[in-house]
Amino acid sequence: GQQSGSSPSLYQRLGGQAGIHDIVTDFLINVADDPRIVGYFAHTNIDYLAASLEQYICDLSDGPCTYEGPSMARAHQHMGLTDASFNALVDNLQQALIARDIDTGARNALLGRLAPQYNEVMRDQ
Ligand code: HEM
Repeated sequence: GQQSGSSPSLYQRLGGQAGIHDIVTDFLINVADDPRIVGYFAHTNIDYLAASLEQYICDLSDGPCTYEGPSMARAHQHMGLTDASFNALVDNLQQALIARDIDTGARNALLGRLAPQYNEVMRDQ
């Protein structure tokens, strides 16, 4: 949901829709170059994933979007995800945020909202 008031929302601190688009693009380039996890994405439609991730992050950061995709448990079921792969993915996102000059506070705020999804993502491995 969208935030009212004068302090910038996390969505705004990430650069709004254009900023999130660029972050997701960099993130997926990092993933494509990461031998630790690229295999998980071998059969994924990357254009669809990019659009879904943009919507997810927009929603999570209090932007004007509603994520309409599957639950995190369903989206990742039976992939064989491990703690190491989870950490590698977070690492790729962190590098994308740094490359796009997102400040430390906003980076940590986004990662802090993603961390609680760990249990859902890992539920059906
Ligand atoms: C906080 C952690 C994570 C979040 C918030 C997240 C979020 C998402 C979202 C929103 C989608 C799109 C779902 C859809 O629209 O169908 C997705 C798909 C996907 N995720 Fe994640 N993810 C996380 C962790 C991971 C990890 C650790 C991996 C592997 C290393 C991973 C691999 C994938 C793959 C391969 C897909 C595409 C599945 C397909 O082709 O249908 N995700 N994720």
